[in-house]
Amino acid sequence: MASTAEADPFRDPSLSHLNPPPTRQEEPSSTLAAGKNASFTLGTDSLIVLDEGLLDKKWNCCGIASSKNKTTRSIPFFNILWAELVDDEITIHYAESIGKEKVRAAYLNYELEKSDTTFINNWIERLLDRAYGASQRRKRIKVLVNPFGGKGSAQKLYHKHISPIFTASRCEIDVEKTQYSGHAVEIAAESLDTEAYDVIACCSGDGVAHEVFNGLAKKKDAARALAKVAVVQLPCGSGNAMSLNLNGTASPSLAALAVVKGLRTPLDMVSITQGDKRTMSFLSQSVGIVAECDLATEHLRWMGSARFTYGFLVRLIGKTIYPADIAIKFEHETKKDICAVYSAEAAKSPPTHDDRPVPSPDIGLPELKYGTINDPLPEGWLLTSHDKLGNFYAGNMAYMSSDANFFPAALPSDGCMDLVRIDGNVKRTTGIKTLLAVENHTFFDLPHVNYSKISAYRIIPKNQAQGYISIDGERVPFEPFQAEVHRGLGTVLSRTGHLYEARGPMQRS
Ligand SMILES: Nc1ncnc2c1ncn2[C@@H]1O[C@H](COP(=O)(O)OP(=O)(O)OP(=O)(O)O)[C@@H](O)[C@H]1O
Repeated sequence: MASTAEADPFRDPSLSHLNPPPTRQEEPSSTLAAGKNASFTLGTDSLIVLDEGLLDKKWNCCGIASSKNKTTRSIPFFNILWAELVDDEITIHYAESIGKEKVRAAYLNYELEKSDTTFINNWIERLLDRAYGASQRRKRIKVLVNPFGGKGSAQKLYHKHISPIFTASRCEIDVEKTQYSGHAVEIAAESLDTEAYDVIACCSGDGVAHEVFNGLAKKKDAARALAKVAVVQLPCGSGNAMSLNLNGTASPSLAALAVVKGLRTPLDMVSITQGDKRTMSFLSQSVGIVAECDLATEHLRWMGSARFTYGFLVRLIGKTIYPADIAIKFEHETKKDICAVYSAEAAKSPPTHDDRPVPSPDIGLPELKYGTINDPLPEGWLLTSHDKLGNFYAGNMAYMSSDANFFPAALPSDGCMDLVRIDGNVKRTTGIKTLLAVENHTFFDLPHVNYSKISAYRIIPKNQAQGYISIDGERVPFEPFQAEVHRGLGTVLSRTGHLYEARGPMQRS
């Protein structure tokens, strides 16, 4: 029998002690022929469709404006929703881009020559593998539509822009309208079978998502429910921060596509205790100017998003202050440290799976490490007086609205809230620069913006008879409260599995 070295004249005999190189497995072809004139090829990032028939407009598909002089087009794998072979026909469903802000469900349908169905089915599997990667296919989605969300058009938006994308992706859908304020809490707490769904999709603003998290938190098996079912938002409200952060868009159809392709992502949840009540916050808490601009300008709704800016300017010019005593459990206090934490997470490759153990059914919400607002101040916490406080804003996500990346260093599950504190007596020009800096992504760097990562705090407003406190955009009583983070207690879907869709603190341009 001839040795390997003898068999291969180009092999270095001095390396004959090493194992022979593995024989290369023949890769199955990445091209699927569809008749004589058409083919589909699995490219690097997209599906390449070649069809000579396109030249004379024989493009057999739905909703595509075919070009007369192009024989190929590419569809990004991200936009591929589903593919299947039925009898001799292959149908590929995809999200067709219509401008920058919209996609719509479309499909290609080709008759294939009777050939190797095993090859065709394998090719379809490879296409779906590239299209979905680590994202679950055919998600089971409970859809909650708030008919009064935003301008009251959530139902229309759902049927026109969202449902067709879910259906084309072969998701299992169960739709329910919320009937009254607090209904989503009841649905999530009482009637929702968490074994039957992978996702709860809120066609609403951030308010219904807040209710769903709180409903899941009321379940006996809260820890399991919050870990098993991903809560997502399809932007149909006036405040759509959750979708901006996780889907990277405020467009309902693009958000639907992002949800179909979303990766399970653990989300820090924050327990708020106020009086005798414990509520969960997933987005933000504010005391001072932000809370007041959001909650006290309802009468200016006709101004649209300008009402917030207007409210802000009025209070800046008036140098309004909101004094409070605050105690904080710091995790990272310098901007340099905070940037390092963010960069370390951003450098990681996206997770391929959610590796949290699923909690057993007898586990409810985690115990409060630091007790409640009614307990003595936890040991080591120092209550400091903030007599000139202008803005106290704690965020668990980056974007608070489409042009406000307030917390650029926020991470979904670093076990921290990002906290911004700004004095209310800064010069008026500095105040206005601060407002502009939020839009210009230079806010984080401003020296008078005190930015830290913290895991718990207590705030006691003082010297004010009344005022505004906002938890996830909802008004709560103007009373002291305490907050503490539970790392990765909740679950959402995101594009990356570990980051928000916002520019981090290091990325200036
Ligand atoms: N059928 C209903 N009737 C009245 N209120 C409802 C109904 N369904 C839901 N809600 C309430 O509407 C509130 C706001 O909802 P959501 O966040 O979806 O919309 P939004 O337009 O962003 O809200 P906001 O009015 O706070 O700007 C929620 O807190 C929820 O309790």
